[in-house]
Amino acid sequence: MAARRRVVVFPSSAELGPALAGLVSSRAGEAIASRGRFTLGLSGGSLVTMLSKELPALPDLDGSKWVVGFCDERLVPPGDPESTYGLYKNQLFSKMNIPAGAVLSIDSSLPVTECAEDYARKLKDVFPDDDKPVFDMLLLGMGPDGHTCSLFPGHPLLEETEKTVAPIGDSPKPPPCRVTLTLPVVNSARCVVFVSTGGSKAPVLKEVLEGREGAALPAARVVPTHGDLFWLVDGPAAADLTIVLEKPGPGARL
Ligand SMILES: O=C(O)[C@H](O)[C@@H](O)[C@H](O)[C@H](O)COP(=O)(O)O
Repeated sequence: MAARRRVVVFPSSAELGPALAGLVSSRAGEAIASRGRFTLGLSGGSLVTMLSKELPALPDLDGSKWVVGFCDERLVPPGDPESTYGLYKNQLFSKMNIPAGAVLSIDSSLPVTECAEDYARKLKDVFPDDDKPVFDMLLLGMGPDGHTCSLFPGHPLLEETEKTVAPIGDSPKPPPCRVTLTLPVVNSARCVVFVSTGGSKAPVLKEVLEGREGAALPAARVVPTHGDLFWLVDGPAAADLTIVLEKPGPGARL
């Protein structure tokens, strides 16, 4: 079990977004105060729009000591609408003062195996003293099948223990070629935050948070060894849950 798992329910994305931004900002402040920088891993999906709206709206947010990587990436050119890097570049990085060299982009011009090795090397440069990368915070989404990063149900990559970054050439969700952080890296993070919204996520959210351990879906296997685990969800996604839930009032800080 993680050091702490908090399942926090907001009425809708409108309330969840500012709370997420506040959590990112407070963890960034703590990390910079303790270690001089904030290492953040981003995911695609609805997080792109949410973060791009909420983070630049924070007063005095300073990205100058941030180092930003990606939890996974699709092997498409940066200008392709499917490129997670490209979306964040246009929608978020352009509005923040993160140094260009501090964004660890994935070289999608390489074949998928070399691309994963290249990204693993970039991570090693950022985390030279760690056995595996220890991100201050990873922001994750979850697909309706229970996948997270590019770790899909039943895929052999779920059993990867050596690599920090893995190539995948047979993703069941297009595009087929991707690179992804592996579970040991995800579970080494100091803080992991899932964001999941909408009624279509209700059945899988129940399975992940309340299901039997033996049949663990990828998202259920995210259990940080020492870090905190947050599930930030909206009312429709949480509709089927029976576990104890936090329901913060307006403006509450996490
Ligand atoms: O790489 C991908 O295909 C997507 O990024 C995907 O993994 C997404 O993050 C989840 O499906 C959650 O999506 P939502 O944030 O829209 O719920």
